[in-house]
Amino acid sequence: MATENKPGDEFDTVFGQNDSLELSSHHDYETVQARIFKIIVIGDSNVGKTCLTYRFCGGTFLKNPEATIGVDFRERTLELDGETIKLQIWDTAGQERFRKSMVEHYYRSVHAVIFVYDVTSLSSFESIPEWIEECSRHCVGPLVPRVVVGNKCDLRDRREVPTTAAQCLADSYNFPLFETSAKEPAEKEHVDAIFLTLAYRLKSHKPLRLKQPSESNVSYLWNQREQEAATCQC
Ligand SMILES: Nc1nc2c(ncn2[C@@H]2O[C@H](COP(=O)(O)OP(=O)(O)OP(=O)(O)O)[C@@H](O)[C@H]2O)c(=O)[nH]1
Ligand SMILES: [Mg+2]
Repeated sequence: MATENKPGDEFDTVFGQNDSLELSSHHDYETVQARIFKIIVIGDSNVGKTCLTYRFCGGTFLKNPEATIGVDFRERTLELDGETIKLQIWDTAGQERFRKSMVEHYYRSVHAVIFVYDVTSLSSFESIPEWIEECSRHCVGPLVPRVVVGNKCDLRDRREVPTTAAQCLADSYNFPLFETSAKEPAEKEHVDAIFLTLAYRLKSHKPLRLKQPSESNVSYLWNQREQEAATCQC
């Protein structure tokens, strides 16, 4: 079952269609000073978006995932150079019928975007420019970091997308390229590196605080207006 929360909601629990992992306790949320960054994962159906996000947030390979309906939310808290940040991962639906009512929500106030294709599916790779175009149409500004990820590299005999072609595409947009596997345990750190690359970039953005620290609840959020100014070129 997909869980649909409103954009901007804050999550302490990881929600997924096949999972209910708790990665940080509510107590942590109230006491830890954390900036929250929204990262959306976009791409054709079946490329492995759910498995990649589950690998990053849950640490394992999700067996038998169902097609995502709307969006599944996952979250992971990181300590980077002594600062706690939360990555709020929006695992989006690749199937048009499961995403069309949600598209506006995907892109609203997004901080970073991951475009995923399947290295064993040429058509999923050929869709990447369309996903990039959709992202631009939704006013995601040039300063919002983006990466391209080729998933399912463990299926070596079935590869249809050469690294050179993928690198060429990524270079043409000036986006970093990662090739990895959500399934291969040895690739776990490589999957982490994708999200960490974005996390370090986002961390250096220094968003403003919305709330001043108080005795019981200290949370740092993006200043909504500043965020919209940074992302919306319309
Ligand atoms: N061999 C291999 N299979 C994978 C990998 N990642 C995902 N899969 C499989 O690919 C299929 C689709 O995975 P999902 O993660 O559900 O794909 P998705 O992009 O979320 O699909 P939608 O939710 O429909 O958009 C499943 O059968 C997964 O087991 C991988 O790295 N290697
Ligand atoms: Mg999915």
